[in-house]
Amino acid sequence: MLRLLALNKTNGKTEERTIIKQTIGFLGAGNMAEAMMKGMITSKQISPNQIIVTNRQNAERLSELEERYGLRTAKREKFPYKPLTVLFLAMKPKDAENVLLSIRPHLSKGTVVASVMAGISLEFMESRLPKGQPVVRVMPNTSSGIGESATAMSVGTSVTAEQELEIEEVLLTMGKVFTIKEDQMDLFTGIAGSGPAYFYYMMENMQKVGEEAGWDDELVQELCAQTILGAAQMVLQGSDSPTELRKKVTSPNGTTAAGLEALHQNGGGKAIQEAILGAASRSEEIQQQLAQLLKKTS
Ligand SMILES: NC(=O)C1=CN([C@@H]2O[C@H](COP(=O)(O)OP(=O)(O)OC[C@H]3O[C@@H](n4cnc5c(N)ncnc54)[C@H](OP(=O)(O)O)[C@@H]3O)[C@@H](O)[C@H]2O)C=CC1
Ligand SMILES: O=C(O)[C@@H]1CCC=N1
Repeated sequence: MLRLLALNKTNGKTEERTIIKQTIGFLGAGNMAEAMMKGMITSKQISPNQIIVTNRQNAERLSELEERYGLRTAKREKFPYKPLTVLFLAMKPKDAENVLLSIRPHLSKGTVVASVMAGISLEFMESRLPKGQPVVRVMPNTSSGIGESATAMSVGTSVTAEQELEIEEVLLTMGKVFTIKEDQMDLFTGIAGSGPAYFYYMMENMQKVGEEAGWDDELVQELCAQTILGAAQMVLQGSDSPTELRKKVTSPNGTTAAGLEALHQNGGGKAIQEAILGAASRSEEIQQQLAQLLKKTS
């Protein structure tokens, strides 16, 4: 295991801290890559100089990330693949095939290729990389940046038990990790990968009501965020289900009952379900398009 256990003295107490020794590469320097790198560095378990990132062309973006986090960057053509323990692919799914084919000659067998791209299957990755290359499919969300992601991982056939643990260890620096079967990945994406956007959309709409009533936007924003945070913590920290918790808020003939009735009348529940299913089905669609390509080229 490329891992050290360090003893740290804090306030007279001795605590055990894991220091991750992996070398981590990122192809893609967009929103998701930044959130992941920020989460890793902020966790203090991975130091900025263990991370190296490149993108397709945007040099300004690389300088910005270098300055913001102290991590390493490289030009795409000078990117050092060989020493990496894990290489995250964080570009759009449409760029997957080109990127996989372009990195193929540079990889060493010791590097786990971990894609965060929605809808890109393990089978597709394995088909475009050298035989036996370890591949992992990961679905984080942007809350990785504050160590609060709900991240899924599914491993390919060539990943060893030790590599699986190492990847999990890296992902744990960004939040919770759920090892799932690959056929659960589309729905996971619909719930947790895309999920933060639904809550932001809800907050935007809560803010609209506040705005129309002439309330200070920042105040409403804080109220909404604290309310969502409190509700989430009630679920995570307690033993009541969301249904039980909802009932405890709802007095007969009270304000919540009126609010929930309006939600129900306006298709609120159905809309939430459809949002998740819509995202999941888009993930499945991307995967199927590539499966067609696989059939044609095999
Ligand atoms: N955003 C999110 O919440 C989540 C996103 N994902 C997945 O993460 C991936 C990235 O999304 P996101 O960060 O939002 O996208 P962005 O558009 O913000 O970033 C895409 C990045 O990919 C780079 N890129 C494109 N082609 C190449 C290439 N050939 N070699 C190296 N880098 C390349 C771009 O570089 P340049 O700017 O130079 O062109 C850019 O840095 C997607 O596949 C998405 O499915 C997964 C979970 C959540
Ligand atoms: O919108 C997308 O396709 C990506 C995948 C999950 C979240 N964002």
